[in-house]
Amino acid sequence: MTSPLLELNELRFAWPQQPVLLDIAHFRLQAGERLFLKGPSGSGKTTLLGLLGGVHLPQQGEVTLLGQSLASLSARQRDRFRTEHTGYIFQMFNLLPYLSVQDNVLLPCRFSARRKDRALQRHGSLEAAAAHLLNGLGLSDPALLRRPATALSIGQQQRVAAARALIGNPELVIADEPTSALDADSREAFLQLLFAECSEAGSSLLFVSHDTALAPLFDRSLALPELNRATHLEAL
Ligand SMILES: Nc1ncnc2c1ncn2[C@@H]1O[C@H](COP(=O)(O)OP(=O)(O)OP(=O)(O)O)[C@@H](O)[C@H]1O
Repeated sequence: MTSPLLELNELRFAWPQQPVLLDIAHFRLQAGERLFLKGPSGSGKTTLLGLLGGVHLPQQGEVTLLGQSLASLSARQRDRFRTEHTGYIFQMFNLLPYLSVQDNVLLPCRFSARRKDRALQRHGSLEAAAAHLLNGLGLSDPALLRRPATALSIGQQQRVAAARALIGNPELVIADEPTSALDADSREAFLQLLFAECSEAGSSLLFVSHDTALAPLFDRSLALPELNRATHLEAL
């Protein structure tokens, strides 16, 4: 049996001076798998994503990505490991306003030699790698690449954020409510493009959303309250 890309075991996490928020016995994400994660507001979805990236550490249990226990790394090593292996699409995109579209997309390659090398190997130059992704995501106008990222529409910024997450083929792509600003048609189109890019790159996708209409498009769908023993205890 192949080992999972990502694994959580007996994980417990509480914010300071707060009750336990996450208490997850076991969770696995396989390589190439596309998982839809839902859960009510405040149930801890964003917190969980932070734990998967090693931004926060659990008080108990462990997160293992690519066989590496995140807790056994220093904070600096975790930051590096996250940039090397994980691409994030944030709810608010977090594009850098003073950088062009192209430079925003290429940002992970500045911090990760591995992602830079992978992008160069596949496309010959970083510019070609960025253009390939943006093209695939429907942003093909070359003039657009030089514009400041925030001079784009919300839907376009969303696609720039997706290209930035995908550049250099990270093994895991994490998306936190990335479609909340889009209408239903654009939402499904964005998702199909994201799927195609993840498949091409061989990346797993963990997609957080309230929009349950999207769930059937994924390999698997999970509700955080089902995963979380802390919620079951509260519900008793
Ligand atoms: N940095 C923080 N410090 C203290 N408490 C926090 C912090 N971040 C989140 N929380 C608390 O943790 C709980 C879960 O928040 P989280 O953002 O993970 O939920 P969520 O499921 O992503 O919510 P939403 O769907 O509204 O984005 C909330 O009660 C929140 O107040």
